[in-house]
Order: sequence, then structure tokens, then C-alpha cells
Amino acid sequence: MDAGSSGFTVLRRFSGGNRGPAGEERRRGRRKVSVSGPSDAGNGCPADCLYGMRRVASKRVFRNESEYMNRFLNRPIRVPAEYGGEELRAMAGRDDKPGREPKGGRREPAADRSRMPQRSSRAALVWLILFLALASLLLFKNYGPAKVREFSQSEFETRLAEKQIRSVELTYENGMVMVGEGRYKAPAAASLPVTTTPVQAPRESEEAVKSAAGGELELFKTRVVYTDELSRLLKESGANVIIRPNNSGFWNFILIGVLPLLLVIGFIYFFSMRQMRASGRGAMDFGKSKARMIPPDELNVHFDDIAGADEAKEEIREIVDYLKDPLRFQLVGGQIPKGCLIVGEPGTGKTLMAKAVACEAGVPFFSISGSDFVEMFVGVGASRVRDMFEQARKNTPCLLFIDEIDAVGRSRFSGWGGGHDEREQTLNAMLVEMDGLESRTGVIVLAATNRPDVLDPALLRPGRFDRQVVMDLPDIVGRRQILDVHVKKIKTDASVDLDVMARTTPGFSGADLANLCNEAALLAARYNREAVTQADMEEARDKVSYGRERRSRRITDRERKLTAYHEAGHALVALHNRYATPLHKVTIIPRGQAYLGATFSMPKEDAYTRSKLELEADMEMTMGGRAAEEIVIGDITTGASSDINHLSRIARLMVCMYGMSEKLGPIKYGNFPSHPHMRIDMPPEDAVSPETAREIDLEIRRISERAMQSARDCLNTHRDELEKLAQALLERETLSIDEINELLGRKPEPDDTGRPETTLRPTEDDGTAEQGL
Ligand SMILES: Nc1ncnc2c1ncn2[C@@H]1O[C@H](COP(=O)(O)OP(=O)(O)OP(=O)(O)O)[C@@H](O)[C@H]1O
Ligand SMILES: [Zn+2]
Repeated sequence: MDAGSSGFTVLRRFSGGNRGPAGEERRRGRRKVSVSGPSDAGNGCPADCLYGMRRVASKRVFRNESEYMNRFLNRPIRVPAEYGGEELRAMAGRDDKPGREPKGGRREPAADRSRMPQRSSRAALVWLILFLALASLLLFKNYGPAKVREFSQSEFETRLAEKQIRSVELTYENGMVMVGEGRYKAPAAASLPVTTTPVQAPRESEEAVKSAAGGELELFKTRVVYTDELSRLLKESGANVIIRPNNSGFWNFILIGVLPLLLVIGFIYFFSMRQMRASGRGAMDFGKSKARMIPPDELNVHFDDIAGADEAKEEIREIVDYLKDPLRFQLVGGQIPKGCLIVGEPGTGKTLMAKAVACEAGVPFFSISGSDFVEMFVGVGASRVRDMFEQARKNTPCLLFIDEIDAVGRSRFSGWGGGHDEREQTLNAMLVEMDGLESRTGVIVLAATNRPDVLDPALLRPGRFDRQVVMDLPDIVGRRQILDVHVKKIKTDASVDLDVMARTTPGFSGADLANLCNEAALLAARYNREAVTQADMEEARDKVSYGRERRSRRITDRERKLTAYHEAGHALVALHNRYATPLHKVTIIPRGQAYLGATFSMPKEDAYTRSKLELEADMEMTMGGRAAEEIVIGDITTGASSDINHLSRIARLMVCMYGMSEKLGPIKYGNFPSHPHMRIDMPPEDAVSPETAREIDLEIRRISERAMQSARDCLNTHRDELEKLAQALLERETLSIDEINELLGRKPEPDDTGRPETTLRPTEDDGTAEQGL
């Protein structure tokens, strides 16, 4: 007991000299501050006692322990008089100077505290406090209030053998190593060399004091390897032995194994929650439907806005009537379809139609796309479907529109794309929900697709999407009406001829036509025109179908000249064959990736059949370009590759499909796959005999060569016109039919030649603009 007898408290710095217990501590590498005090200070520990000071101090922010120690040890510390009341001076590095004499003042510890460093960051403070609390918990865990002796293994065994140990509680630490605590009865004289650890305690416990007097049991602790010898000694000692499984292992497990994991999970959860909230979606919204609801007054699409789809409108009007007044239909027991499938090419106005139905009926419009159901996680789609129907049911009567239903409604049995759990579940949920609509009223499901052929048959059976409304590509009249609708939105001048535009846009969908009008307006704006002209409309049309003109594309003079003759060749053959589709314009301005130059012919109306003579004229015109190259340059180029492709296709169809060959007769040879993604020139599925196959090949070649020869003859006859036209093209780049007629001194074709025509098809040189026959 160092300095204890002097009656006042001495604080010793452990890094001091080797003398005394402090030195002992240093040698062992332990950091402990030993304090002893007057024995009468044992009861209760007032907040301002030295021990209390340390607790208070430890709440302050110190960067590290040495800072804390410096602060603490170099400062005079006042202890209230009733607890020894002396001013203490820590003797940092000055062990030779014992504590200073008190200077009499009795400053409150608070005065010291006020000088403690302050940190501005509250968060750091909180963390530090938490850390210190944890650290002190661990640190003080081993300090009892009383003095505890520490026995080495041999010492423990000796005391066991001498039966001094009264009780011991051994806990497995790891393997066979155990830590033990217990009580022993010290022999009357300190005969044994005891390695003591003067443990920090503000005062001696009563017990320790009594034990010092020799009558009572003392506390000890030890750390031993559990050997057979030890086991035997424990048994023989007669001590009260308790052996416990490793519970510090449990805490280690919690602290080292579980806590970091929990922290990591906590962080991840915290951040993902924040992100989800930032993206406007809670974690729980995952299975919620993404359907958007548009109230009827915001829809503003009426049947009048949908042009050229009279039949579809007629069919769908029934649904409008039902939605307006479902009860009327129920009174007469009418069965209204629960679902209606709108089928049509992209951009034919399916969405528009669905919106118009909701708007006309004055009901809310729920819209969702089939692909919104498809998620990475199985079951999400299905729960979204359920949620969507739930929402719809809360808003009856209403219209539910599922765009691109083929994304989920694909046949479950088709081999295409293989099995897909998620999609099947979604589809099943949809089927179930549609069945569930039976008992309820006022929800009508409209779905749109352009692939009705791939839909699951279960979707199409009665009671689901049993009704189909077809939105076809508009015909010439439809196109005219659609143009009327969209032209209203732009400013046009008198030159615009919508009839011509309708005629020259076969295959255009409503969306294409809307786009055309918009493009025309943009063009007019670019050239600072007040209003859109016919030239703008035509330019916009060509841009929509073939891409932008590429005037900047670098073309050599030779290539330009070649293109001019080639196009002039197409144009002349078209002019001189009365069955050919009437010429519309010729250009040698390259456009997009599509072509270097093009000859446009313009059918007078949409035609659904073509005659043999017309097909032959088409073939002849197609070969006009190649023939011109031959005649003028005496060489042929790759520029005619798509012409040749087109020619071969017509020839094969004439022989094998249309029965137009006298030699092979009206027989269908082979099966031409009709799948849009398969090529038409794939080998026919049901094969023909080798002899017939050869005959077919010969016939196709004969027809093609005949077309080529006719083109040659035509151009040879009109060689001067070919020259004139090519030169004019080189000069002006684009010639309309009127300009060509003027140039060649021809009379314009009368309008009533009575030739049913096909499509506007540029006989291009380098492109792939293939349109149906
Ligand atoms: N019959 C039409 N009358 C007027 N405008 C039309 C017509 N068809 C299409 N449009 C125009 O085309 C645009 C696109 O149409 P919509 O989105 O309805 O096509 P869709 O058939 O649903 O296409 P997708 O199959 O690609 O979804 C419409 O906003 C409208 O401007
Ligand atoms: Zn060509």
C-alpha cells in the first residue's frame, strides 16, 4: 500500500520510475492508475471524489488517452475536505517530486471542467461518448471495488493443494484455458510470494480490510490451463468449484460476429431507404401497380380525333355506351365483354382509341404497359396486376388499358423465349382477375397489341379478351382524313395538296402521318417560312420514310454521274411502259442510309391486287437502272444490288405463288413463310422434285432476263432522252414528274388511265426500301 498511510490521496503516473506498484504495472505493460485513499472514505462514492472526477472527465472529449492523462495529471485536483481535501498535483514525469502542498483554495471541480476542450461537432461528440462508454465498460469490467489477488497457475495449484481455496468459479476462455475467480483464505503470515495487482479502487472494501486482519476470505483471480493435475487438485481440495461454459465467448461472438454485421445491414438499409424515398418509391411499393390514372376531364381525346377508323369506332362504341350506363345493360341481361383487344400495327392509334373511349364515356382511364409488369423478381408482376385491378375496382366505372399486352400475355406453351416463371405468374394473375370481374360491374379492360398471334389462347377465350377490334394501317381515304386532323395543328399555305400526300404515303400509319406534319412544320420553320408548303410536306414524307437527305455525304463525280444515269434509266422505262406505276419524281440526293439516289413512282390509289403486266412493268422498270449503266458506261456496278433483289423476288413470286408462268402452270410451289421475321427467300418448306426445282429456276431466270432485255431495248430506243434526263439530274439533283415532262416535251399523263397501282416504291440503288407487292 503506497502512501496510503500518509492519509491523503496520491496519484501516481504509471510511466514513472520502476519503484513501487506503478513500476510493476509498467513492466507488465498494463495501464492502470493506482489510487488509494483513507480507509474511512470507503462508504459511498460522492460525485466529486477522485473516482467521480475520472468518470466526469472521461465524458469530456479527449483525442486519446495520453491527452486525457496529460490533462488530468498536470492539473491540480481538489478533493473536498471530507474526502481527504488535499490539492493533488499529478507528477507527470516528475516522480522525484512528490505531490505539491495544497494551496488552500477549494475550487469546485466544475471550474476545471469548464476548461475541458470543447468540440463543435455534436455527432462526433455522441460517437465519442458511445465509444468511451463502451471502452470503459470493457476496461472496468475487470476492476472490482476491492483488492483482488491474481494467482499464477502454479500458485493456484499450490494453494489448492494447501486447501486454502474455498471457492472458485472457472469459466472456459478458449480451448483448455480457463479464467477463474474465487475466494481463498490467506495464511496468517504472508508466506507465499504473491504477485499482486493493486487494482484501482478508490478505497479498500470492507472485506479486504477485514481480510487483511487475517479473519476473512480474500478474493483472487487466476488464469489456468485445465490439466488432469489441476482437475485432480480441484477435486481433492474440497473447495466449492463451479465450472461454466465460455460466456465471454458469447459476448465476443456478439461483439465481433454479430454487431458489425448488424451495423452493416443497418447502414445498407438506411441508405437504400433514403434512395428509395429519393426516387419517390418506398420499399413497400414494389408490388404496387404502376398504372397511371387519368381523370376523364383531362383526357380530351374524342372519337372525332381518330380519323379513318370508322369500323373500329363502330365496334367500340358499344363499350362506351356500357360504361356510360352499366345498369341499363344489366337490366336487360346483356353480356358486355369484359375485355376488348385492340389489334393493329404500331402507331395506328390504339392508345388514342382507348383514351377516346374513356373520354367519351366520361370514366377514369387507367393505363399501364405490359412491360411494366415484367420485373426481375418473381411474383412482383402478379402482385402488380392484383393491385391494378384493385385500384380499378375502387374507381368503377372505369377503363383499364394495358398497352403492349404481348409483353406478359405471350402464349405459355410457345417455345419462343422458353419458359418464364415471372411472366406466367403475371399472366395467370391477369386471367384470374379478369374472371373475378364477372360479379362486379363497370370495369372494362382494353388491351393493345400488334402481335395477336403470340397471345395465350386463354386470354382470348370468351369472358376475357373475346372481342377484337382491328386498327388497320389507314387506306388512302383514311390517310387523307388523318392528314386533315393533323394539318389543323400546323399552318399551311395554298400549295399543300393533301390528296397527293395521302396518295404518296401508302403504308404510313397514323403516327407516321402525324410525324410527317410535324416534320413539315419544323422544316418550314428552319427555312423561315410563314407557312408549310407542299415541298416541305414532300420533303418531310421522304424524311419520315427514308431518313434525312444527306447532302454532305461525299460522293465522287463519277459516282454521282453513275447515279444520275442509273436513275434516269429507271425513270425512262417507267415513262415508256404504260403499265408501270406512274413516275412521281427522281432524285440523286442521297438520303439516310437508304440510297444514293431514287426514283419515286406514285400509285393513283391503294391497290390490293396487281396484274401480270404490271408486275412485268415493275420488273422492267427495276432493271432500267442496270440497263442504263450497261449502255452508257459499258460497265455495271454494285449499286443495283437491291434492284436485283427486288426483281428476283417478284419473279419467284410470279412463278411459285401467283401461277403466272405458262410453263409451270397455276400451281403453288413451296411454302413461303409468312412470319414477318423470316425471310421470304428461305427454302420453301414443302420441297419440290429436283426436276421441278430446276424448271422453276430456269423460269425465274427467263422472266428476269426478259425484263432486263426489255429495259435495254427501251433505253436504246430513247438514248437521247436518257442523256437529257441524266444531265438535268446532275444539274438540278431532283426532278418532279412535271419537270421531266417539260424537259422531254411530253404531255402529262391523263388521270384516268385506269391502271390500278401499287405502292410508292423508290427504285433505289443502294438501299433496302422493300415494300409489299
Ligand atoms: N387514326 C388516327 N387519327 C389521328 N391521329 C392518329 C391516328 N392514329 C395515330 N395517330 C397519331 O399517332 C399517334 C400515336 O398513336 P398511338 O400511340 O395511339 O399508336 P399506337 O397504335 O398505340 O402505337 P403503339 O402500338 O406503338 O403503342 C397519336 O398520338 C396520333 O397523333
Ligand atoms: Zn436502281
